[in-house]
Amino acid sequence: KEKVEITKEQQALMKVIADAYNRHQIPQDVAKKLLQDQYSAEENFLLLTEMATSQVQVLVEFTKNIPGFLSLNHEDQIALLKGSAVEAMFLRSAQVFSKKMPNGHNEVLEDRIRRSGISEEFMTPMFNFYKSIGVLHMVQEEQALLTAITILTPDRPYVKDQQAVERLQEPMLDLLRKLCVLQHPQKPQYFACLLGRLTELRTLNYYHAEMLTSWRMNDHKFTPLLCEIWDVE
Ligand SMILES: O=C(NC1CCCCC1)[C@H](C1CCCCC1)n1c(-c2ccc(-c3ccccc3)s2)nc2ccccc21
Repeated sequence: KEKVEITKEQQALMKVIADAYNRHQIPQDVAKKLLQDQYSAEENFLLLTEMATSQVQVLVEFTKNIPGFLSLNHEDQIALLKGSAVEAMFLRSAQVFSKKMPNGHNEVLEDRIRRSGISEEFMTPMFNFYKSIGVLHMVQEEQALLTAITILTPDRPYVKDQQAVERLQEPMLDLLRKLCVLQHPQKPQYFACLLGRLTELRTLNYYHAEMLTSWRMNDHKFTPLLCEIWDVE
């Protein structure tokens, strides 16, 4: 049986990433707002654009704390953020969705999202992903590392120095693998399962522009930042 040990520098890396992730939490108020009232498709779309805009700003701050990220080529830094922002949004949404809430609130939240204005065809892949994240019961450190690993995906479009990104992603993957073995000793496949979620996340990325333009309303307005990130307008 392999004796898994987290080294001193891996402990330091974990602390930096986890602190950055906790410091840059999105207020969980989107779930509270959705539980308060059933909004119209227009109001929900506005809520999404507000939440998404602040989430991108939070993501940039988190990313700046990833050791080595700011030493990457500047265009590559932008390419990594642009390439991962939507996935980070769905990952964060999945975490918000999976939070255990008082009786019946999780069902109400699901119903509010189902009736938010998103077209029917995207519900199944989206909720399948949310449920597959939920059953993993990830701890904060795993969520933080998984977000950092998603951002540091070397094969995003327009990334020039992929090796430099791989060199930053590898220590995160190694640390996450050890963490999974230590946190979930009874689930030897847990690490592989987490990485499988990243593949599922990419398929949601594929749908995101159409999810937005097919939102059941006319005249979809986006902030300039979201036009950059969402490949819309
Ligand atoms: O506000 C939200 N998510 C915040 C984003 C930033 C980080 C915190 C969460 C939206 C709301 C959905 C209902 C209507 C209002 C907006 N949301 C979604 C999304 C469904 C589709 C989404 C999307 C993203 C990009 C492109 C195309 C589509 S996000 N899943 C949720 C699961 C649980 C709680 C909220 C959730």
